[in-house]
Amino acid sequence: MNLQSPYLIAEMTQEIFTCNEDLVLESGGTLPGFQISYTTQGHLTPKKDNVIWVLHALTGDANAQQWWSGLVGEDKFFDPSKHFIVCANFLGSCYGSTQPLSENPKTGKPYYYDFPNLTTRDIAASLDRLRKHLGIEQIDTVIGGSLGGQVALEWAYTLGERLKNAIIVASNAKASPWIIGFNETQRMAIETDQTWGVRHPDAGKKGLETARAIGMLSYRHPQTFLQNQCETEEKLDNYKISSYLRYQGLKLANRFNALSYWVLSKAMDSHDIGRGRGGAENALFQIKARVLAIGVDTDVLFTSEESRFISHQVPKGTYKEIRSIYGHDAFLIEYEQMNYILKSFYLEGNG
Ligand SMILES: CC(=O)SCCNC(=O)CCNC(=O)[C@H](O)C(C)(C)COP(=O)(O)OP(=O)(O)OC[C@H]1O[C@@H](n2cnc3c(N)ncnc32)[C@H](O)[C@@H]1OP(=O)(O)O
Ligand SMILES: N[C@@H](CCO)C(=O)O
Repeated sequence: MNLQSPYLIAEMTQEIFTCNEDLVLESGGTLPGFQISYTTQGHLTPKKDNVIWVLHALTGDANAQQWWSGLVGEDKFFDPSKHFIVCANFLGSCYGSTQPLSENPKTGKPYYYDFPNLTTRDIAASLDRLRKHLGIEQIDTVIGGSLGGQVALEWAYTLGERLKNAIIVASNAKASPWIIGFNETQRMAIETDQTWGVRHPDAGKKGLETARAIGMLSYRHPQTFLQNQCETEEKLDNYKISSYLRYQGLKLANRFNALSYWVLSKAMDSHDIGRGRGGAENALFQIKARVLAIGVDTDVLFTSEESRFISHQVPKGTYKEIRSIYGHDAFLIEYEQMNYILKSFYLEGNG
């Protein structure tokens, strides 16, 4: 096979992995089999040493080349002509993997509100089933931001020697009360929607709009909006920021569902690398991979101190910081800095 063929380089495969074995969840519940939608790009080298596994954030999907276009794709840092790039839609999310709108095999009807609570550890366990299905023994790098960073950190713990590098961006070792609080207010917004509780795919849709508007404030920073939502005229109503937040709410509600949002925000809250492992310090100390923790100086949700903590507690840790006016979401925006940081991390590793 000609690995250099431009046709093959551009190719991206999207598939569904069906796991017929039960997934026993941390909550004590069980998923009786599940599906994961995933993409692969590029080819495994004969030594199978070029696997890059990209993990998405709260509302992302398996198409990393789309939502991380500055990092993933032809001639990008993670390049299918060199790497075998895998990205899977998380369990619970609504982009092709098993989620609350999927059929519950026990009833033959959608789960809706009977979908079990998931933790970041459960999501990592489901990804590991996919890894085994793909015959991947070694992963060069797992990389993820926000919720994706939480799941990547969990997975780094269980992968042990199978993983060389973990890149944890704008994330943490344990969900802070601040994050849980933001997620709770968003779930409260969903609960105020009178359709919430109804067994319908659009249940909670209006509430989801409000939830996303609240979320957007936590994903950005006051500086962001001073730059792009300031009024140029004197006025007493109809401010730019108001229409921006309403627009963002509607935009998300048109591409996501409130039940998945609920489940994934709960998974984010559950995150604690140290649970049942003697605490976060102890668990982080067991991680075998080199860890690059990247913080954002203006991140008010996952603070840069939380990223620094990860890098200090793991045996092989590095901390780098993105400087940005965009707050938490800078990891989806500041490609020039991300590329520079990644380049220096891999150069140091090979030095
Ligand atoms: C199938 C899928 O879509 S997969 C999922 C893709 N998304 C993900 O992976 C999640 C991660 N991505 C994100 O969270 C976001 O896309 C980000 C952070 C990367 C960028 O967010 P964006 O909404 O694109 O950028 P930004 O905050 O600048 O807002 C721009 C939008 O707001 C609109 N806007 C800006 N100001 C205003 C205003 N005052 N009033 C109304 N609308 C406004 C713009 O017209 C633009 O609209 P558009 O998205 O229709 O082009
Ligand atoms: N902007 C991110 C949420 C915060 O990581 C997303 O929509 O996935």
